[in-house]
Formats: sequence, structure tokens, C-alpha cells
Amino acid sequence: MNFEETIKEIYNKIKDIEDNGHSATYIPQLANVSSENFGVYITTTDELGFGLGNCNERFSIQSIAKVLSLCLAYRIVGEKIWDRLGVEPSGSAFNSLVQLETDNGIPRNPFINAGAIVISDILISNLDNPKEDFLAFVRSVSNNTDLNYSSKVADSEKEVGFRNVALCNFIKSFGNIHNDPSDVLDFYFELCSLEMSCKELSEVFLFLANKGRKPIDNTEILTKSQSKRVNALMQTCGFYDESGDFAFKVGLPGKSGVGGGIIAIHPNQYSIAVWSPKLNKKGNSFKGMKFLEEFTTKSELSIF
Ligand SMILES: NC(=O)CC[C@H](N)C(=O)O
Repeated sequence: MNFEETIKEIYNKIKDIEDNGHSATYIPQLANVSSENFGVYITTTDELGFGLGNCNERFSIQSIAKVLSLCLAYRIVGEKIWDRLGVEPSGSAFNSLVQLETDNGIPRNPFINAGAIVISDILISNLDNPKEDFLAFVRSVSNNTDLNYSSKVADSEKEVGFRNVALCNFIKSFGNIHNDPSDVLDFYFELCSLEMSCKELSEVFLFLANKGRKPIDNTEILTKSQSKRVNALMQTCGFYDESGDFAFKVGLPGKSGVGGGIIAIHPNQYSIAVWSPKLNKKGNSFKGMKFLEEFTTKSELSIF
């Protein structure tokens, strides 16, 4: 791999900059994670990997899991999925309620909480054992049977997730949630609690850099067209109201989570995961964003 030196140089530089972010504490369990953690791992489509820092330590991937739940629902339901949610950037915070009123309970996209809650509802309607089946899907995507939810994080969020409870009930009032809201939220909190290291995260997401197929054995996870569309959504909606900024500065499809993780995809080349828990004002990892900006600038490996 010819960009190891570039990654080392940028990692060492960003490690030492002042971190102006703040760890997410609204989920009490996330407040216990050391904000000093900083890891990065890249996996290329020819399956070479390289990482630095805390790249093998697991963390709560939170909203990054919304891409995986979308992929499973998209596989099952196909294009009909877009009857229940949109594909437009929301331009507002991940947990915002306001647009739902004017949009009649149709979330703007699958990556804001409202959209991921509708996806959770779709999966509950289509899976026999939603939690087990979703976990099996995630494990199969990278042949990693070690991956798991964190019941501590899921329980911690359940205790304080009043805004998500409000979102789910509000959407239900428009008829766009078909199951019992408490079952939908239980599944939603569980999928947000998935834990992975940067290495595992970049390996799980590699199929999105490989036209929807697992590079290891060419198994199809998504069709070529579906994979292209999921990448398009990550590009336009992956960072809430900072999605434009991420496209502008980094130039890759990606997705962030409040655990401080970011995954970014370069179609046909690589997937890269970064983790640093302190978040900027928009809820995205402060150092993670800076690292990726420098990486695509120095390596000239963005999609634009
Ligand atoms: N942006 C995020 O990662 C948010 C996910 C978190 N579980 C929530 O619903 O608030």
C-alpha cells in the first residue's frame, strides 16, 4: 500500500492538535469512554489493511449502523423502500423533529434518527428475529462472527432516549410506523449499540467500495445500483447538517456516529475508519473530520 507514510504523517499531526470537541454524554454509557482514543484503519478492495493508534479497540458505532440497517432493508424490500422515506439531505440535526410535521411523517432520509427508526420498523416487519437476524447479517458481511451489540450501551440509551421515543410516536401518528413503537425503539437502540474497532468497521464496509460485493468471496450484499445509491446517500446525508462540509472538504461518501467514529468509502479503492470520541458542534468527530480532510487532500484520493 503506497499511502502508509501519508497516513502516519497525518495521524501524528492530528493526534497533537488541540481537540475542540466534546464527547457525547447524553447517552450516559458513552461518557465513560476515554476521549484520548484516536485510531484509524484503511482496507483496500484488494484487501490490504493498515492502521494506527487505537485501531483495534472497539467502540460504539452508533449512527454508522444506520447504513447497515438500510442495506439489509433495501436488500429485502427493494425500491419500494422509498415509499416510506426520502433521499434528501435534511439540513438539520440528527435528532430533529421539526420537518416531520410538514413532511407528513416521511423522514427526509434513512440516516437521520427519524429515517433509521422507520427502517427499524421495516426490518421488524420483515425479519423473524430482528436483533439476531440483523446481527447475523452484519457478521456475514465481513465473515466476522465476533461482532456484537453492547447491552450496556443499549440499556443506557433506553433510559434517556426520550427524543427518539417522541420521534417514533410522532411518525406513528402519521401511519408510517406499523409496529408497536416500543418494539421499534428497542430494536433501534440495539442496532445503535453495535461495537466495532476501526479495523472491523473498515472491513465490514468494504462491500460498498466494491460495487456491493464482498471482496473476499464476491458474494453480493447489494446490487451494483443499490450500492451506488447507498454511497450517494452517504455522500449527501451522512453527516447531518455538516454533509455539505464533508463533501466539500473530504470528498467521499461517509457516515458518522456519536461514539466518535466515521467511516468513509472511496468506490473501487478503499474504506477507511477513524475514531476519536470528541465531537464538533454538528455531532461529528472533531479529529476524525480533520484527519480525513488531510488524508484525501494529501493522497489526492477523493472522488472529485
Ligand atoms: N448520531 C448518532 O450517532 C445518534 C445515534 C443515537 N443512538 C441516537 O439515537 O441519538
